[in-house]
Amino acid sequence: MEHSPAPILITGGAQRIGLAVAEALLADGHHVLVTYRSQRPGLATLKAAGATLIEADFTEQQGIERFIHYLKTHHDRLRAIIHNASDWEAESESTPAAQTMARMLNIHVQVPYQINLACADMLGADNIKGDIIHMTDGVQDKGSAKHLAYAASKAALHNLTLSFAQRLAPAVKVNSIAPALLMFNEGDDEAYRAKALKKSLLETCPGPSEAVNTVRYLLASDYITGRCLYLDGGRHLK
Ligand SMILES: NC(=O)C1=CN([C@@H]2O[C@H](COP(=O)(O)OP(=O)(O)OC[C@H]3O[C@@H](n4cnc5c(N)ncnc54)[C@H](OP(=O)(O)O)[C@@H]3O)[C@@H](O)[C@H]2O)C=CC1
Ligand SMILES: Nc1nc2c(c(=O)[nH]1)N=C([C@H](O)[C@@H](O)CO)CN2
Repeated sequence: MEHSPAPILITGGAQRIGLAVAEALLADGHHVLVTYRSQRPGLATLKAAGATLIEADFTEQQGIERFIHYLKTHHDRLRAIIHNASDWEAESESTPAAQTMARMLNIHVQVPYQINLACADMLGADNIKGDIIHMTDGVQDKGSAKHLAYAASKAALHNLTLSFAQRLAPAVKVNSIAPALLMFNEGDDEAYRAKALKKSLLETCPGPSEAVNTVRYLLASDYITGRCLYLDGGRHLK
């Protein structure tokens, strides 16, 4: 029986990099399932382009379980899962350290871990290798003096890449994409932007297209798994 192509799931796709990746995959002809937490202007664009929008707040365990139940009862196959949802939280005097670490581990480790375990059997159908892509961060290797829990959770997420690559082969490829600065945030002032640009050899902030290109490359590959692709302008050599 002919199936319609299996959809690609991307978490946290209502804005910025996730939105750009979802738009590109829709333009490539994929059916895309996009989770979102807050109402963002990009959602209207995605809906108009034919995306399936799924409201999902992963902050609490019940939100993760509710999403997994929805996914498993409304879909039977997936072409890929892109774990993009993330919170870039810095340590602060006003937030207990335990809360910061719990929140970082939840969104960057619990969510991908639980969704991958629950939905791995949905990937790799129709003799097409499935893909899991974890959006990590270059700080996974070197840490961060201002985002300690965030960096540790991204390192754990990359470790999940290594484990799931072994567990799910050969039907599913599992890889990390580790950006450094791809997009500024609205509140970043000129001084911050100038300082951040100087942190890489190429001294640029390329925008989400670098992540779009890399997702397309991984989806097209038949031989990359358990690897991390760094998008950092040569920051590691500065
Ligand atoms: N932007 C950059 O330069 C870099 C990005 N990265 C990584 O690339 C990925 C994309 O980055 P970017 O586009 O800036 O990401 P964002 O900071 O825009 O976050 C993406 C989305 O994640 C959602 N999200 C956060 N917490 C939760 C939650 N508890 N439940 C559900 N959704 C949640 C947010 O929802 P809401 O809209 O409700 O806030 C947001 O829309 C991330 O994994 C990031 O760590 C790594 C290095 C550099
Ligand atoms: N979820 C997010 N993670 C990260 C963001 C972001 O905006 N949201 N931004 C960065 C910075 O660009 C950093 O790489 C600059 O050095 C990191 N992670």
